[in-house]
Amino acid sequence: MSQLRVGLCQMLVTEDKDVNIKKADEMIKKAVSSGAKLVVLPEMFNCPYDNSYFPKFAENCPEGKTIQFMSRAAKENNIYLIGGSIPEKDEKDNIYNTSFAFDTNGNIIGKHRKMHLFDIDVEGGIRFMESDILSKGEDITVFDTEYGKVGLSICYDIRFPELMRLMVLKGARIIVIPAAFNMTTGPAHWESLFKVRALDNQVYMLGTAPARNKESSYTSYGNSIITDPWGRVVSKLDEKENILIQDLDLNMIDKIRRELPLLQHRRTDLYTLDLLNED
Ligand SMILES: O=C(O)CCC(=O)C(=O)O
Repeated sequence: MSQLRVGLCQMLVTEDKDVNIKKADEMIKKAVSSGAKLVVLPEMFNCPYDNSYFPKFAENCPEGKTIQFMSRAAKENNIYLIGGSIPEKDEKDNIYNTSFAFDTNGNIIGKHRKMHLFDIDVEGGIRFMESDILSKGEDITVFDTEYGKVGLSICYDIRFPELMRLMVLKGARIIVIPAAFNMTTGPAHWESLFKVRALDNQVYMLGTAPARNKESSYTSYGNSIITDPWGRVVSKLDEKENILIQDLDLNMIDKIRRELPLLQHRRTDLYTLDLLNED
């Protein structure tokens, strides 16, 4: 299939999980009524992006309320759903920042635990220490859809070009990044990162952020974005709650890779990028 309509739901996240799930449900339905076949929610869409909330909001897989909701929403709406991310708890009570992906039958087809934790301290700007509460994911996530392979990572993961390239070497043609940049690094780096990762790897990059909520402890930059395999910004929102609907021309990926064969021109006789610990 050469065309894919996507819907990125830039939703306002509140302190109430049920309200957040209801909002996600409404926005998914709106995206579907606009024809979206792949719908993406933002990072931590069921929970404020704040360490103090993660333990209380965390869910076990697959029985967690938000996970069950996402599975149902994918099936009822007959869509691929990339469920942003939520705090996920394992059997030992480790908490992860996890993105679940569902097929049109509501089955989990991808599960990415954020691999690079957001531990930064910028003078005069943002300080955040995810590792105070969260554990790191260990796996690269690429899954099949009827539109081709999709790679999935979360927010700070986009800053690691090796991870993006490894997903592409595993076949990803679209990379989805649920994210929540902030008012320090958002204006500085958000758009550039999406452009350069798209043009380096000749993929579509989809970034979905929460809407900006000035009342929350962490202020999301918003600006959900789609960049194309030529490195152009195809479409972008501002900071307000909204849905970004966009048709992706999947033939463009092959055309650009044919015309400018970057991936083929890698000097793998001189250097390689190895995936350690592959199953
Ligand atoms: O990389 C950044 O600047 C923002 C990352 C972030 O907010 C996150 O990983 O949640």
